Amino acid sequence: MSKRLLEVKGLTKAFGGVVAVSEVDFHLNQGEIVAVIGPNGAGKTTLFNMITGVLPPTSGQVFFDGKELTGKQPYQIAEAGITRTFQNLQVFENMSVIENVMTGVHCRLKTGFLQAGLRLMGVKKEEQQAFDIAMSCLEKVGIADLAFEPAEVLPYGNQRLLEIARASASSPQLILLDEPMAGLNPQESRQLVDIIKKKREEGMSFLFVEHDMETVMGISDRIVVIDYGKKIAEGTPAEIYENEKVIAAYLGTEDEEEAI
Ligand SMILES: Nc1ncnc2c1ncn2[C@@H]1O[C@H](COP(=O)(O)OP(=O)(O)OP(=O)(O)O)[C@@H](O)[C@H]1O
Repeated sequence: MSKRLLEVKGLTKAFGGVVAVSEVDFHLNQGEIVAVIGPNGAGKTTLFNMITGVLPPTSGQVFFDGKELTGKQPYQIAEAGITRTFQNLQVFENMSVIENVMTGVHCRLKTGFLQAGLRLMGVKKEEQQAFDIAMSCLEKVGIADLAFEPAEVLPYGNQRLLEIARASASSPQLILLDEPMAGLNPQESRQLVDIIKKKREEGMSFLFVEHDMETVMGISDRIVVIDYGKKIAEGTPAEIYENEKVIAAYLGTEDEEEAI
């Protein structure tokens, strides 16, 4: 049986009186692709922000690879082996494409700033190593030919691929993707799906938030459904497709309409 990589227990986030995420439990096994879906405002991004240390949870716990990560800083979570992409693109526009990816590599290489001053030789070697790793990440997403372009001139779809390359540059065990298909045309979406599948074959795991149901149903091993901050269902794509609570959450039910 595959290893349980990520475990979220009773995760809750309240913003004043608004409980954005309430007592959410789920897990992800190594090598799995798990989707988190739910209507707008359901709490998906807040859940991601708690897992990646952007927001401290109000209560609950996050375990990764057997260690508790609850309340840790984003850099500690990245060091533990989780990276992410954002709903709104976050590329460093004033850097070249390869420099963007090299920022992702640096979190796995050893030389720190102090050592950098003391061991210039080591730094040079590591810079070369970082460059080589970054280039191979760009090759895997198919944009190595754009390595020396300023990131800001890349079309939107390529900037998304750049984010994926940077997120995979530190060889994380798990990548969180927040709406990876948003703004992509059908051909770019298919390309991204292929990249995700290939990376999974290499042993990478993915947790992703996505509104595009074709992608969700097509690549997820399991789906977690959130509505008004609460988990309302979890299962395979086939199970979720037929789940009445899920259908009601997306379409509304007569009961709900009567209650309003
Ligand atoms: N920093 C914040 N302060 C106050 N309320 C917030 C904050 N962030 C999110 N919320 C609220 O928490 C709820 C969940 O928001 P969240 O962005 O996590 O939902 P989502 O499922 O990611 O939505 P979408 O699909 O539209 O991106 C919403 O009601 C939102 O208004």
